[in-house]
Amino acid sequence: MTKTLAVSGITRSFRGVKALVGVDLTVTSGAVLGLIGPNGAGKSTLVNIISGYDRPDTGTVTMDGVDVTRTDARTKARNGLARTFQHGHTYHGLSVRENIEVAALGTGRRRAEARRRATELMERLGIADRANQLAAALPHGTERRLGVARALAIEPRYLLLDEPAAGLNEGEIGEFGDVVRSIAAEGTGVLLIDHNIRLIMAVCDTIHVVVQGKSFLEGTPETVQRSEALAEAYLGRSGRAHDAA
Ligand SMILES: Nc1ncnc2c1ncn2[C@@H]1O[C@H](COP(=O)(O)OP(=O)(O)OP(=O)(O)O)[C@@H](O)[C@H]1O
Repeated sequence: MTKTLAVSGITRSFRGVKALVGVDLTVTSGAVLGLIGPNGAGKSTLVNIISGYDRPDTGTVTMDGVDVTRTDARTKARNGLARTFQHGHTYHGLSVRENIEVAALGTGRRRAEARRRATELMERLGIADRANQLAAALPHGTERRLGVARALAIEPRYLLLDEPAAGLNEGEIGEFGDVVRSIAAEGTGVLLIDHNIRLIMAVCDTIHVVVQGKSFLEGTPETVQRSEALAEAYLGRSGRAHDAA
């Protein structure tokens, strides 16, 4: 049976503001699902709910068939669900290497093993030259890649990436896209949120579009790019999806 992280009928309001009004999507092991939508569409709220940092008003989240809707973030992480954040969540007083080691140690690895894993992940994310720098001193794009390395340190079965490519230049985005593909190739299910439509089109197997808190459209990159309904709803005019980047 294919392993999945599935979200069904999720709603969430904040003091009258309806952030999510009905989202259904499925992240499949070994595949990359892109999640796109205009600012304020509810993407980060959904990631918070899936990862256990928030609870939905209604709806369910299941991980490999187990209901984890109300499971806390720490337990979900221990069970193989990792996420990155748009802001912070690195230890500013620790070096790049230490930040990754701490994440690996948190899942019960021994020190030498955590150190090996950190070395490997710094190489993989292209941040090895920053190993001894304090996280506080990192440029934005490097801090995002450190966030991805920390998430990978727990060897997740599912990985939620919330705008991981912000602050990267075009060349770095290409390399980062290769990293995302390689993560999926190892069997991890990836949910990728990013405003860089070129990255989304290049790495996603399927793209899910949310508009005003609602699942709006899902399809292959080609289908989504050609969708006139998307152009209307997403851009508010006739046009192609990649204009939105
Ligand atoms: N903790 C909160 N309290 C109140 N309103 C919130 C909270 N979190 C999100 N919202 C509101 O919910 C809606 C969805 O926000 P969310 O950040 O999930 O959108 P998004 O698609 O991630 O946007 P962006 O692309 O700009 O990151 C917005 O109207 C936002 O103001």
